[in-house]
Amino acid sequence: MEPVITIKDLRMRYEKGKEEILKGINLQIYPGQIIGYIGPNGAGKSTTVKIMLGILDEFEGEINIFGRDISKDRTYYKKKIGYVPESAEIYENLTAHEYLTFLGEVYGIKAEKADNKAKKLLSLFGIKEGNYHSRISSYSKGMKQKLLIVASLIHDPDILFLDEPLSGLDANSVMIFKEVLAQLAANGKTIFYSSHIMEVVEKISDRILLLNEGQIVADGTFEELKAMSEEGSLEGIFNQLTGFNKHKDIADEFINTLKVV
Ligand SMILES: Nc1ncnc2c1ncn2[C@@H]1O[C@H](COP(=O)(O)OP(=O)(O)OP(=O)(O)O)[C@@H](O)[C@H]1O
Repeated sequence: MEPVITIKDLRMRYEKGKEEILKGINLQIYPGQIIGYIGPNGAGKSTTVKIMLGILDEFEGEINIFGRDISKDRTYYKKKIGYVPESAEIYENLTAHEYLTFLGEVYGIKAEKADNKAKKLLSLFGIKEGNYHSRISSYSKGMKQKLLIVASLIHDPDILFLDEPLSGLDANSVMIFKEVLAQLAANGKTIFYSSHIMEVVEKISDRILLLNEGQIVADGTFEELKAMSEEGSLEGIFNQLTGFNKHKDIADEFINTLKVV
């Protein structure tokens, strides 16, 4: 099977002369994989994703998506990818109906078709037609998250980049969305799933990538990662591979500092 994404020696620094944020990443990602992309705050996960999305272009190395170099052809692949950002600037004055039909049209879907699809997808997520026609500014956090998820999928992308996608979703919606992801992957879609919620990453991922200080320090299934470490949970593996064993000492110091007034 041909990889859907190939990354060769990816390096990135935000400012000249400053330290590299990404220090030589090499990866091949295949269709139908759910990739759990994890790592400590500041490891470089969002930077990698933004480079693949074409938002950042000052990188070194080579990235091929659908077999073509994204530096040479910057637009062709964007119709085939979807993105749920960790926090988004949505056009809050628009209604969901206006926003999603506009977005659908940007992707070349006819307004009526985008409208029907958006309305149906949101209703499956528990957002009623009345709310579909209200301004996004009136939405709760979870409703906005559902809107972002639907917006990322409206054009039926082949690759989906998700950053903490479950944020704010209620338990029922989480179950629906996890099942949707499993079915998308079974249909050959590729899902890049960034999250700090280790229990979820452990359960849904076919392959886990752990990024630490700009380098991939583990790459395998949860079972493979477990076999290389002494730990039984992904949280334990994460701590071991990032060399972290001080949570108790730090919490003690935190509490002691709080007591000083
Ligand atoms: N626009 C920017 N300008 C300068 N430095 C940046 C910029 N964006 C990110 N960085 C730096 O790059 C490093 C990696 O950041 P990045 O957002 O990719 O990490 P992350 O792994 O996604 O973290 P988190 O888990 O907190 O979301 C951090 O040190 C951050 O300060």
